[in-house]
Amino acid sequence: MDAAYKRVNGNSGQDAQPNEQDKVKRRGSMYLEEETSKKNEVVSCIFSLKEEVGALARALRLFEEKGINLTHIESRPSRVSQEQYEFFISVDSNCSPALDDVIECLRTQISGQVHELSRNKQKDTVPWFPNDIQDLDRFANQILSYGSELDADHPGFTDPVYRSRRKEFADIAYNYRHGQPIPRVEYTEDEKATWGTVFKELKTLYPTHACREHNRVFPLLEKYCGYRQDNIPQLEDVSRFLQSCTGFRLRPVAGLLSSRDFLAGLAFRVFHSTQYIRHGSKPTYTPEPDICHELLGHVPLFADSGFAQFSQEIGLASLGAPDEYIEKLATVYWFTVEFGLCKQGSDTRAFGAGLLSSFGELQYCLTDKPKLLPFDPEKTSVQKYPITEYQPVYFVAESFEDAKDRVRKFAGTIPRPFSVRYNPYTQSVEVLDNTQQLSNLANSIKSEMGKLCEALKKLE
Ligand SMILES: C[C@H](O)[C@H](O)[C@H]1CNc2nc(N)[nH]c(=O)c2N1
Ligand SMILES: N[C@@H](Cc1ccccc1)C(=O)O
Ligand SMILES: [Fe+2]
Repeated sequence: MDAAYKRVNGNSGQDAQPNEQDKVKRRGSMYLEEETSKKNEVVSCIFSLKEEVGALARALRLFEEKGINLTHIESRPSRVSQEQYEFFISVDSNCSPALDDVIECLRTQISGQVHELSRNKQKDTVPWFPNDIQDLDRFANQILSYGSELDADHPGFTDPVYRSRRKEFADIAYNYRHGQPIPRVEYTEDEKATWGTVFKELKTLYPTHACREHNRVFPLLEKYCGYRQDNIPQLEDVSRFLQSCTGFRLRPVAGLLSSRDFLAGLAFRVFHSTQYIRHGSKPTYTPEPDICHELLGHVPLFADSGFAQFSQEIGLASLGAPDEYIEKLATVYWFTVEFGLCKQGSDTRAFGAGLLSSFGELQYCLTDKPKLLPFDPEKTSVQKYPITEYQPVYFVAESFEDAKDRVRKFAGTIPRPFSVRYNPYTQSVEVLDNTQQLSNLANSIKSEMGKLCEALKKLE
């Protein structure tokens, strides 16, 4: 997948919303991954400078003048002299030739001393992943697009009132931290009218187009979460409902997350949800997720235990996976959680949220126009897809159970030097790479089996 993003870490989480230079203009379509330069070597060097005002600034200017991008810098008191400081720097591997010039200047212009220069093969390091549910807060300022930045094809692109409203939602999400209640929003009459149109139209289609799991949960949402034509439900109320059903919870998100970050949330049964609504000019379809999509598409399925388990399996499989497997898992996610179809009796029904939230595409997906293929992660994971139009291809799962088994098998092919397990008591991910963790797992399986045998005996 070609490069489309470079991730920018916004301000530290506690600051207000990101300022202009922190934001990254999206280029290309929504879900392409950030550019991951495949460095095959790490170039680093240690040098020391006399401890005096401006010494480091002068040294850094030398790197800047040679166009060298520093990827890492650390400092420590010199081991050989009290009046000196040592600096450890790493540079982009493609800057390596210019580094020799800088080293020469360090010595001649600012009497620096270079102690070490190394160019070594980068070991296959495991990409960072969150260990416990609070770690997800790190994603809040690592978004690939910030709320009010809309693509030219977005229906709200030329509507300044809509764009500033989008920024209000983005600011709420940007400052949200795990454990806080999700701030309630006073929706405008226009927003409620847009919701009402989408809600009313989709409700007429669900009995014939939505999977049985969606149709089972929907009345509960109407009863307990304020799902009404004249009311946009609050994320906090819906999140509490989901937690009582399957342990899934929502957290507001300010914009597009990288696939890696978004999938990581699913490992903790956390769904990053938008809170804004689509532009009123086009209720039938929007090129990006919005609260209609989240609440009408995703939420009913996350309340189903089989689907919740399936979604978490995809998330767990993504933790620490190499980039190329993140892309495959994101594609599996796309053709199931977002745009999946499944066989139900003699029918084919929609379970993908992108279908269940678009009354345009929900009708289209069950006509004879699109191509339908059986869901098989090996094939599905490499299927190309458009982002901002109806899908030309859909995959049909035999059932959620079958889909889950296939994804678990596919996850087993991901080259990761460890397995992971989610501990719901600590809301953390355990890396199963030592005997202690494995014996903990064996003990918990033993106690669960004990309960199962005891329950079966009572049923005899
Ligand atoms: C995992 C896959 O890439 C998927 O399309 C993700 C990408 N990032 C996202 N980011 C946000 N905020 N919302 C989403 O629905 C998604 N979808
Ligand atoms: N097209 C969906 C929203 C969506 C866009 C992109 C990805 C997923 C969902 C709708 O109109 O409701
Ligand atoms: Fe979605």
